[in-house]
Amino acid sequence: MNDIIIKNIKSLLLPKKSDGPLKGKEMDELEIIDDQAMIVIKDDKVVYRGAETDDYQASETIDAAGMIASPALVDPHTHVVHGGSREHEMALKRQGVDYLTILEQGGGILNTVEQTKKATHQELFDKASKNIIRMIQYGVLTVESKSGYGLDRENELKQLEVSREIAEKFPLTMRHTFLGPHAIPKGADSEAFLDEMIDLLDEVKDYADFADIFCETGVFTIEQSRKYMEAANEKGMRVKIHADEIDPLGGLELAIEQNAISADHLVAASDEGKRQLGDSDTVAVLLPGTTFYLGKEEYADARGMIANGGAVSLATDYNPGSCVTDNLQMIMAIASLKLKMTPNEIWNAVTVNAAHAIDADKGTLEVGDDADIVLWDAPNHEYIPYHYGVNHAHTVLAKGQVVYRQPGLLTN
Ligand SMILES: N=CN[C@@H](CCC(=O)O)C(=O)O
Ligand SMILES: [Zn+2]
Repeated sequence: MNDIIIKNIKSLLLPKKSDGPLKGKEMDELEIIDDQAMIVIKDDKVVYRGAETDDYQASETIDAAGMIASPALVDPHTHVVHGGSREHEMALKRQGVDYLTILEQGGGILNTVEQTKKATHQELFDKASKNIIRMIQYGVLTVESKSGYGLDRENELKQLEVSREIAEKFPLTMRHTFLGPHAIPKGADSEAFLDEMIDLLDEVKDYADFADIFCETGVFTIEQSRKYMEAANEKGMRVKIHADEIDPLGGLELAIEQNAISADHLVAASDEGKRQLGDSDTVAVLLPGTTFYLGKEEYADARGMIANGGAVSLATDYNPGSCVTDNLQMIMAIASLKLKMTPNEIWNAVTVNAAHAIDADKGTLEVGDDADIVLWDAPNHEYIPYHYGVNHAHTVLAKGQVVYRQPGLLTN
């Protein structure tokens, strides 16, 4: 006897499981079982998925009523744990004051650092919980969460501890990233501060899966980023990098040189970096919601990266300053409109490739996989990036348990 059968699925999306991320042309391949598909779940795992058959019995049956089904989504880049908000910067940005100028003047990330330092563990947990609940409702069951608004031992660890508590209390899988070198604290010497963050790596290794750095003009240089990544690699931590977001510094090439699990942003990545991406297993995590929110014209060159045989993923980058959305479905729409990615590429980018970007065995629905499944109230998989700005997730199952079902209208 099995636990659950989900039957009457109109289209079942099956991203390909493989040892590494899907690269280049492979990103446009997506197996879809059309008409009368079903999924059988036992003990949290998928035991069958494919055409409907009478071979299985279960204590509970869910009628998908012609909805589409996919693995739950994976958001591989967020700053979900932080204090406060920065809506006052929105008007400044519209007046033409740019992101790095606000940071240079002590605002931006440094403003959130002040608010995060003031917040208690409980306040940070309560605030992040609201976003996490929304992410789950929107079909996301694996989330990466970065520190980086503490910039000192106590407050970086506080953020990572909150992130770990979220993983315990909510039905989702988390990956935790130490982003100590996210900005230079007011009045600090950047080299001395970087050394302090490097010294912290031994301790944060027990709290974090990855070490990340913001490599950008006025923040950390390529040389400083290399020093940090080399130190993290030596200590056995996989590295990530916020690279080439605004200025073309060669962050993508550095990520590949340091065998980074992902290089994130990449709006200004060089042609040479994009060429090298195709020969590497580093995943390009693109964050088009950030380009959209910062009001920039130039988006990351997803087409060029895929044409060079690279692996591309997508994330919200949810944070209080440069991308204030926790809706990954919205990012799927922006990826279609601005990155010109195909629907198949987009689905692979928010499932299997996103999982590879954070070393999570998620984003596929093979026999033996965790039964993290979303039923989408949509006629086909192309519909979700097309009808943008709303939630299409109807039912979300985390390890075989229904954790969300879209409510109807309340009427008498
Ligand atoms: N660019 C650096 N860090 C974040 C933004 C942080 C903030 O503005 O608070 C990002 O990924 O976009
Ligand atoms: Zn970020």
